[in-house]
Amino acid sequence: MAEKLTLDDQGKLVVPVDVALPYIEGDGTGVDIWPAAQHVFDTALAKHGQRVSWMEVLAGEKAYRETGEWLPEATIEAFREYRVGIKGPLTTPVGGGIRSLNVAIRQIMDLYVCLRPVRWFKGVPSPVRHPELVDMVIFRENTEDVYAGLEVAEGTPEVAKLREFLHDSFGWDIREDSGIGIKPISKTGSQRLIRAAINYALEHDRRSVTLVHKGNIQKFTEGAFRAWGYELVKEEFADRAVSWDDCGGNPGDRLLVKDAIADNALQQVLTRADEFDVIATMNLNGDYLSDALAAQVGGIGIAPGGNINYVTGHGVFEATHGTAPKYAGQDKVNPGSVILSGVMMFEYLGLQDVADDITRALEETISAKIVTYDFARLMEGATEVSCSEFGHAIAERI
Ligand SMILES: NC(=O)C1=CN([C@@H]2O[C@H](COP(=O)(O)OP(=O)(O)OC[C@H]3O[C@@H](n4cnc5c(N)ncnc54)[C@H](OP(=O)(O)O)[C@@H]3O)[C@@H](O)[C@H]2O)C=CC1
Ligand SMILES: O=C(O)CCC(=O)C(=O)O
Ligand SMILES: [Mg+2]
Repeated sequence: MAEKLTLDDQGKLVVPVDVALPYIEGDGTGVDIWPAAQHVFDTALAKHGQRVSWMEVLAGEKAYRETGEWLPEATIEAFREYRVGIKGPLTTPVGGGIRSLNVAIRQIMDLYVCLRPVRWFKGVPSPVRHPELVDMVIFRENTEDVYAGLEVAEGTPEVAKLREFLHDSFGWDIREDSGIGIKPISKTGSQRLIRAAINYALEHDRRSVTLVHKGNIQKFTEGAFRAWGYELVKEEFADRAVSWDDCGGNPGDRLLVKDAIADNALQQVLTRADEFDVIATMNLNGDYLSDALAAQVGGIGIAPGGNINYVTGHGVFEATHGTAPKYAGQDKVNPGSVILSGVMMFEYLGLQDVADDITRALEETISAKIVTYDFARLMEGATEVSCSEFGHAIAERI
């Protein structure tokens, strides 16, 4: 009989042998990648005497078809109650229609960290000469920034009202045919994200944390993010971490906290990859950076992530990529990102043996040159397999 996750006296997650976890299948290619990934998960779990009773919860197009709602309250309730779960990608229309359900889940549950580790797996084809130098962990703020969707559309009474207010109160003249978006960046949101990044770096023996921002231009939002980060280092981590300015780049046995302006950072992660380790940044920068870095190590087909609130313990794991609609239902795309998101989830639950076995089996499958279309088109001598066949090939090696 499946049981829920609980917390012990120290607030640590306790995982029963048969644990109930919610999942969202996802729109588009979700129908392909979820079953392939679940087969891999169940095989690894069984090997270690563990079981997950997967409970499907609805969101996106399937939810709308079956309930008339895009994100039913029952889905949020399930993620709250069962604490940890996993989701496939959900579609967000461009320019109109519903706002992002992915963002809504992060905001409603206050999953303030989007954790996206990016590293190269041996044998994966890459467009760069030294993909092995990429071993970065992105901590992307997940609840604020222009990503919060606080916008008013051009030509509406709302935008007229806001323009008038900005003119009267600040003397700002905004062109009449403008839409306007608001970019909130708070000290609270910035510091809890940067705190999580520093704690992670200390716990995992990483060399540095780089704050990536465009603070020269956006002084009171992205510039403030940087300032609050350095303030945090002094106030909470003085014995274990030090900023570049306070140590001239020589941190000794302390963790080095430095910063980089976003445009420069985007070129240096490519040209000087070994100088970046843990990265803490705001929502939109983190979004751009995670896809760009994924490309450096072989693409979005193998880019995992997790949305986490380290205070409440809640986590919803998901791939970095989206629904790739042109491939939906073709049993074609790479399920690697969801599989590795599952690996992150099992690590988060303390099921390290399960996580390690899946990673090893994935590496062995790629080394045998058994890959989906995305890798096959860049590899010589590859055997191209479907999404489900790739899942089976991994499961056979567990
Ligand atoms: N967290 C989430 O749920 C996210 C949702 N989205 C949503 O997804 C929808 C589509 O967005 P789009 O910008 O096209 O981005 P996608 O990430 O969905 O797809 C872009 C391209 O990435 C490649 N790709 C994506 N998934 C895989 C995979 N599993 N294996 C191999 N390659 C893959 C494909 O490249 P190629 O064409 O070269 O084969 C694809 O055309 C939008 O509605 C967007 O809002 C986007 C990102 C995250
Ligand atoms: O919510 C979406 O549709 C896109 C989100 C996204 O690109 C991301 O979180 O990386
Ligand atoms: Mg994205």
